[in-house]
Amino acid sequence: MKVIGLMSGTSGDGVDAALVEIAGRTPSLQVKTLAAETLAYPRTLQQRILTASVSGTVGEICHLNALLGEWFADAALQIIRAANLRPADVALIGSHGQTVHHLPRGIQARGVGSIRSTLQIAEPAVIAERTGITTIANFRARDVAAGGQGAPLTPAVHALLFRHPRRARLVVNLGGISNVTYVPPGKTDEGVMAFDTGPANMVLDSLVARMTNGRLAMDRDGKMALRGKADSRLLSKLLAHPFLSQRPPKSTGREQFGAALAEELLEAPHKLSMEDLLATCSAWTAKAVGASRRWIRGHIDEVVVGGGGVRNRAIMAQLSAVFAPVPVTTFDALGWDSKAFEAVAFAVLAYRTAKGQWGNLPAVTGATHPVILGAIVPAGPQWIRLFK
Ligand SMILES: Nc1ncnc2c1ncn2[C@@H]1O[C@H](COP(=O)(O)OP(=O)(O)OP(=O)(O)O)[C@@H](O)[C@H]1O
Ligand SMILES: CC(=O)N[C@H]1[C@@H]2OC[C@@H](O2)[C@@H](O)[C@@H]1O[C@H](C)C(=O)O
Repeated sequence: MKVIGLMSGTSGDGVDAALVEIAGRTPSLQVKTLAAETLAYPRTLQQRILTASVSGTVGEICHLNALLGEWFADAALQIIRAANLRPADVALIGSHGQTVHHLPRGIQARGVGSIRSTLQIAEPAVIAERTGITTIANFRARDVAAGGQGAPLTPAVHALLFRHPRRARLVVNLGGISNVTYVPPGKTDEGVMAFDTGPANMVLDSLVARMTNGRLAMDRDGKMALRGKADSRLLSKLLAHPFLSQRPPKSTGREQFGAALAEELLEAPHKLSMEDLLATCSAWTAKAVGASRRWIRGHIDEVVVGGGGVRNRAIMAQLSAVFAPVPVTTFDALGWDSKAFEAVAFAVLAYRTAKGQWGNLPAVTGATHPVILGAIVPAGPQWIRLFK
């Protein structure tokens, strides 16, 4: 089955799209990437998404939901062209959408206790209408309804695609937020552990954007951080962030590591140069990933890193130092496109839903049981055949 995965992560930098061919059933699923691309947002749209995620009006979020539906549809059509295929060749789209808010620890609601919630937008009806392809979206909601955090969801796919017969791997995603999945050798999901570790590109991007008055969107290749020196006092303060010592299951987002934190860092009295501040936050990212070992039961033979942050040489150098002598390698070295992997993961999760298989790992999200993820928007009456 040819399936497209679409993902716009917490960095809000664009739609990552992957077209994959999937065969078989879990645990012996075969997944091959046919094409992978990013449809980058203009800076104004990225800014709108980031602002809407903190203080969006209902009108703005309503509009962005429809607008991002168009962007996601365009990304799907673009990748179909890149693979020299037609929409009719593609059976299914799995769209993560764009997270605009994530409240995994819940908010008190009158009469019903604490209610957890998460919100992903990019209207799947628009995607199905423009592409003519059945679209599955809203993956996190069912896990949340089943008592989970709704995140992270990629660990089930890490366990499927990164398991090694003899080596225990720590899979690291350096996205806007970073998360880890511990994949011990073996044939089942037993022993798999995963959770968000906290800071990554979101903090760095916010600092760069603020300090350059929006001229730059990221510390490309980690060049600025590499010119600076981490400040040990600020670093130990940052390492005391309560999220880092929170026991899993745990997940987080822009609410804790977004622009407000960057603002706080810029206002603090330490008066660090941009280079030193970026060096400090890059080291913080790597050390927060390293701190995940506190919760992991089992030894690690190899660390495998993906996500856009793989290109940040400052974070990668810090990660190698933090985990030495354990070797640190990348998704790309194992044949997977680092930037596109989460898109691949949502194609796989959509496929699992179509095959009637659960997609969450309750031990990871905290859900009370495994659930079939997603809401389905049928492209036409033929959709039902997909699910047979
Ligand atoms: N050449 C590069 N040098 C440094 N950083 C880079 C480079 N290319 C991408 N990045 C970083 O990667 C980020 C995007 O990574 P990615 O797409 O994995 O994150 P995401 O999917 O938005 O986040 P999440 O996984 O938290 O949802 C960018 O915002 C940028 O900070
Ligand atoms: C709510 C939400 O969108 N969370 C993202 C975010 O970005 C990384 C980390 O925080 C992870 O929890 C999750 O994304 C990936 C795709 C996941 O579900 O595995």
